[in-house]
Amino acid sequence: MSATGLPFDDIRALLARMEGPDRSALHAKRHREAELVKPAGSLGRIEDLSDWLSAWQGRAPAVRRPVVAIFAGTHGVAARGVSAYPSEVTRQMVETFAAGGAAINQICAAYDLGLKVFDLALDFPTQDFTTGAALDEKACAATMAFGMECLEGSPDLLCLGEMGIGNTTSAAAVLAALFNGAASEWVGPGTGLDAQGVARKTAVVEEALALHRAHLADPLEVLRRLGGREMAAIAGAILAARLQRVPVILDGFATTAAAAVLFKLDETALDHCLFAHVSAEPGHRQALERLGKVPLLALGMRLGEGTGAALAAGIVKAAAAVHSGMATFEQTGVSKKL
Ligand SMILES: Cc1cc2ncn([C@H]3O[C@H](COP(=O)(O)O)[C@@H](O)[C@H]3O)c2cc1C
Ligand SMILES: O=C(O)c1cccnc1
Repeated sequence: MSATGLPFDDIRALLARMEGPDRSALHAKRHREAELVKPAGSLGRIEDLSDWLSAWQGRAPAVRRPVVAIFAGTHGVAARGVSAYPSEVTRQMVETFAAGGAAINQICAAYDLGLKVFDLALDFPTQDFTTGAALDEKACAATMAFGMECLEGSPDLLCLGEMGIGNTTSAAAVLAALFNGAASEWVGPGTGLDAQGVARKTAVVEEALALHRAHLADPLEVLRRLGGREMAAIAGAILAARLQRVPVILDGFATTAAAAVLFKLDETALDHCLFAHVSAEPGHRQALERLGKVPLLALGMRLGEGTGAALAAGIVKAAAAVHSGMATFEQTGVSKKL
């Protein structure tokens, strides 16, 4: 953060520095693609994935240091009974990630992905956003800056996920604020609320939207008032990855809500991001539609932890390997198209 100006101004200054895809790298990649020993276009979306890697990495596509970063935060609003699980599960799952016992550990092991877990002041829940802003501006901007640190070690593919009991409530509130919808359009069962629980959760989001109504025109205000630390960190990580030309794979509902904040600031801000999957949380499909993004997978998952992103990373790794490792018609002597 600079000594002058508001912290959010520093975030806006970074957004202004974003660049587009590398068209010459993409051109060279497509030239080689056309020579590979397969019918043109026959790998469908796998070819789009290697295009995407190449355009954002600025070179021939390669995934040598893929990393899954999970950001974990605790939410004051969890005390309002908006999750099927208690808030302490957040810390317990962070410990489980460290011990290797979570679903994400197994997916990372299966696809040889690095895993980094960042716990964000878990002993200090954000303020319940039905009583005030979840975070103050300084804390929100500082957490965004912290999120940028997940790029240490120079990963060449970054998967982003989250852990935070209560964060589907926070994500629903953020999405409703960004896209001007009613709370009920964005609230779903999360970890498994029954109909009564969903009704309670909807009322909580309505309360929050009413309280903060006058301040929701600025997406960064939406993030700090209704979001959480993991969402702020994810937004920061997406932005830093863009500036460092690292392609990003985004996971489920809360990750998408964090990304949507950047999209609302600049509609090109997510051009380097792949949306891994559409989750079973009903608002997720709608959020993807609003962002104009087509998810890679639809597996009926609703876990979080970066699991959808890590599964997509396995496919993305294969896409890079296919492009770099395949032989050409020339090399194999296989006859070309008539
Ligand atoms: C054991 C367990 C492991 C998880 N891993 C991710 N989440 C997921 O559930 C939470 C969001 O749902 P809600 O808003 O309903 O609390 C987040 O922590 C998300 O990552 C989990 C939830 C549980 C219970
Ligand atoms: O869509 C998700 O990522 C999700 C849904 C429910 C609970 N946790 C995560």
